[in-house]
Amino acid sequence: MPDELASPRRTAVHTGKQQQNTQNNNKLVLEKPKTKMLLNIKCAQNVLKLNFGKAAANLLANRLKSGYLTPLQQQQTRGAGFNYSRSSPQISVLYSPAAKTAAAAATGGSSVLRRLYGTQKKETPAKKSKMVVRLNEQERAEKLQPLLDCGWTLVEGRDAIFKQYVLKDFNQAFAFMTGVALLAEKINHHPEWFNVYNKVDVTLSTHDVGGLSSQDIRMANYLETQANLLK
Ligand SMILES: C[C@H](O)[C@H](O)[C@H]1CNC2=NC(N)=NC(=O)C2=N1
Repeated sequence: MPDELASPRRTAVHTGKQQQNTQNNNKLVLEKPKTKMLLNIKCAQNVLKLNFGKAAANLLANRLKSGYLTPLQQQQTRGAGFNYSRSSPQISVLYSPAAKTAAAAATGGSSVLRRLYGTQKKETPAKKSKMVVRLNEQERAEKLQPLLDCGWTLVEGRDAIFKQYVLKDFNQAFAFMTGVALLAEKINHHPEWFNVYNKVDVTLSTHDVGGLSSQDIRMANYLETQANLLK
């Protein structure tokens, strides 16, 4: 949580707790008096999403991030209390009913922004999450063997693989883990790992299927890539 949001006044407003707002015909009616709060882009998008819908929020936040708004939109968003300078990655949002109305006008509903920027949002069909199953013999020969050839080992008594990465120092080890953590969250597949100073012990297995799956192969290959980048 950025420091500037730490103070109780802003924290309450920042978290946008439902008790401050009452749903009224799907409109968000703010009960709190005007309160100024600083949001980073991500928070601003969440706030905007809550008020103006995801597409408009993303488009407006992206435009604010890129610093490009049409003069009309600059005027509208300023009216909404959006003050954005490209130097600092924060938008100050005047959080009030008037601001909400003006900001809604600024987003004009995402169709206006889409028309302006020609980005017709195509509804992408929801990606079916691929069923994760254990690797078969052929996959083990084709995909697991290369990993075993570069230092991964099979874990005794488990259908899992292990490798110890030795990095330059703790910072590099932590950077390594941070990069992997981002992928883990993205693909919803998490390593079992242990870090002491510059060493990172990694064990991979897919708990949901009780053994190795394509997710582990993907994660292992990513770990190899990340480690090689840091060499
Ligand atoms: C509920 C959640 O999606 C599942 O628990 C995910 C999370 N991350 C995971 N990580 C790993 N390594 N194996 C899993 O089966 C797994 N499942």
